[in-house]
Amino acid sequence: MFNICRRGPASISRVLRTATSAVRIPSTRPSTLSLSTHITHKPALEARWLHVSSQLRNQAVAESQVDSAASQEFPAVTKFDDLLAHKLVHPNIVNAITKGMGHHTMTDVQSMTINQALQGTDIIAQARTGTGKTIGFLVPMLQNIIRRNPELAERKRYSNARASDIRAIIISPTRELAEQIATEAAKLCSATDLIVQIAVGGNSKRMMLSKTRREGCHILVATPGRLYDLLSDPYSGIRADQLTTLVLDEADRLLDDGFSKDIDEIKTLLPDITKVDRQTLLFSATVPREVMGLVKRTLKPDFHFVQTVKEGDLATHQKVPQNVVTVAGYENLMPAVYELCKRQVDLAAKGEGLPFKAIIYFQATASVQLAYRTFDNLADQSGGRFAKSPLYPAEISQIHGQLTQERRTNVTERFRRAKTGILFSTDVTARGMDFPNVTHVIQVGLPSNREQYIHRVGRTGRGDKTGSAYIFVHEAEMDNAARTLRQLPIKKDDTLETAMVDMTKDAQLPASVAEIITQVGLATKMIDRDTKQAAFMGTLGTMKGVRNGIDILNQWTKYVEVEEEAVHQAHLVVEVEEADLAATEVDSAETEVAEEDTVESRGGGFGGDRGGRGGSRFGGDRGGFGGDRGGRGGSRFGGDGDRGFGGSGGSRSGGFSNRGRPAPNDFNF
Ligand SMILES: Nc1ncnc2c1ncn2[C@@H]1O[C@H](COP(=O)(O)OP(=O)(O)OP(=O)(O)O)[C@@H](O)[C@H]1O
Repeated sequence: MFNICRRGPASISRVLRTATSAVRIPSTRPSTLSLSTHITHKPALEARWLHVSSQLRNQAVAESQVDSAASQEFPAVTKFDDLLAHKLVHPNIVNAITKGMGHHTMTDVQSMTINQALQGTDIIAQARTGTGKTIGFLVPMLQNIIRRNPELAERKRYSNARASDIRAIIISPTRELAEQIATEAAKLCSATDLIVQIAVGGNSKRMMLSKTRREGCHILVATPGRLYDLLSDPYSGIRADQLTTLVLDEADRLLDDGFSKDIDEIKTLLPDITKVDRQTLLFSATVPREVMGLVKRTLKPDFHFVQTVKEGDLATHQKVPQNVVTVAGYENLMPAVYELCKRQVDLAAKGEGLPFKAIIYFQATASVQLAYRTFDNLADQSGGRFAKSPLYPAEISQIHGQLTQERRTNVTERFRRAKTGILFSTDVTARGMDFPNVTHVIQVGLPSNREQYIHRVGRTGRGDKTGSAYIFVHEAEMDNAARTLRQLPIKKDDTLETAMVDMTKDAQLPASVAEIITQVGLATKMIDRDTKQAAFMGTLGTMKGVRNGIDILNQWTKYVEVEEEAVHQAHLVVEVEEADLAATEVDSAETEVAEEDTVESRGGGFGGDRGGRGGSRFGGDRGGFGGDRGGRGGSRFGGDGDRGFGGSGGSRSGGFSNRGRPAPNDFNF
């Protein structure tokens, strides 16, 4: 709310060898993420999940009994030092990992992809967030360059590299992630002569070109738009005629509607794959079925699909408890988020919790801006600019697409180094970003889809760390939430007192609740109307399919100041949506039942009735929290009256009935 050789017979044998090795792997294997010394051992085939097309897999298993020579060529590796022992990867790369980064044991996805990819096979790898996929694609990519160009393995005093020496391109959907990957790649290349460059939108193309022409480039990490710009510019000097590896990180995002055309166009600028063989590596934590068609078109026919998460397993980490907080109105969102943050900051101050480090996600930039400024203003109330924030020592920052790239990079770096902090963010940090020690991921409003939810949650609980996740939704959004987030272990949290307070009624509130509401109210009041209005309008885009949208917005306008014209526009948009919703009501009811009958059915949904609405459509009788706005006569969103949601108490007390089969837990989406 606020809201990615040659082929022929040789390639077939590669597939067979791979599968052979999968079968002959030693009888113990880390079953869970082995980022720590805590390794649980499990039989190999249980712990590994190597999926190739069923026909190839069956062939492979049959062949595995006789292809022992091939097996010798393809040893199992679980430690980075195994790569040295089997002479699979150059010591300068392995040492950068073991000595430089201190990683010794491979994670499952690294163990399953590195040796496989060293054989030149195209791979799509799916593994949970924070499980080291970056090293998983960097190691084979670098080694394959060194194998073809051994002279690049040692650092020389002077490099002869040119801008046209590109051997590998890594594409990332976001600039921040591209920067992070480039930094990681540079670390792995530190003792070699390999040169990494980065090309992202928002940075000066001229400066990038002059640096690249001066230093040369073997590995280019880029976002799609800038990459296309560079490759299609005949004067850029950037050429990839010797390209041997193409990596798409966050592949499902790069192959979805938003980017797939860009990727197709970029591919037309790369060497013809029938003339210059290249390997394609696709990595992501999520690979929805919808993109499998494009995956198959992007990879060679004998590609391998490596999954460390079996179908039916949870897509998120068990070690990250996930909670949903329902709020009575949009006006409750900021108080409730603040209440959660304050509680965690206070706990950390008492030594009862880790230093609070949170990312708070919103769908729209304007919502991030409003929330950031609200939290920033909390400090001002108690004594001007230099007043201590009630959330001290957590530093508050924001990141979104409207900041300059320089600012975005600074914010990212600062948050990365911060021991404690709160980062308000759009989805620019949702995928791939590796901020250390994030304790909480808080989502305000529903994300665009289930995958985005999973990636956002994945910013915490990375490696051997734990964390918590929260999502705040309006109670009217719960049906949508249940559909979008089906089969995720999300539990209801009703410990936040400000979440369900009816702010339209004067009532005796506990002092702590009243204080939070007043503080947030005052902080909101200090914000200019344009910012509030932009957030209000931004929220409209997230209201599709939300029942009672007019009532909800109507209520909210009493707490954020909005021009009549904006209210009018909002009214039109939401009313049309409500009409659409009413017209499709029967269809959607049928669709819901149909979904429940499928394999991926919901484990008990929020099928219950949310109770009727009482009161007037033109609700509201209070001046707003900490506010003083009176009614807005004449406006549909203004005026006096009573708020609806007469039946909201039902939801509050857990009125989400189990419509179908029993749920694994009460609030399991
Ligand atoms: N073998 C390893 N042992 C311990 N830590 C590791 C290992 N490999 C990588 N890491 C660390 O784990 C963290 C997560 O790695 P990375 O960012 O590559 O995860 P990811 O799987 O790509 O996550 P996401 O799905 O969010 O993109 C990083 O800090 C990285 O340095």
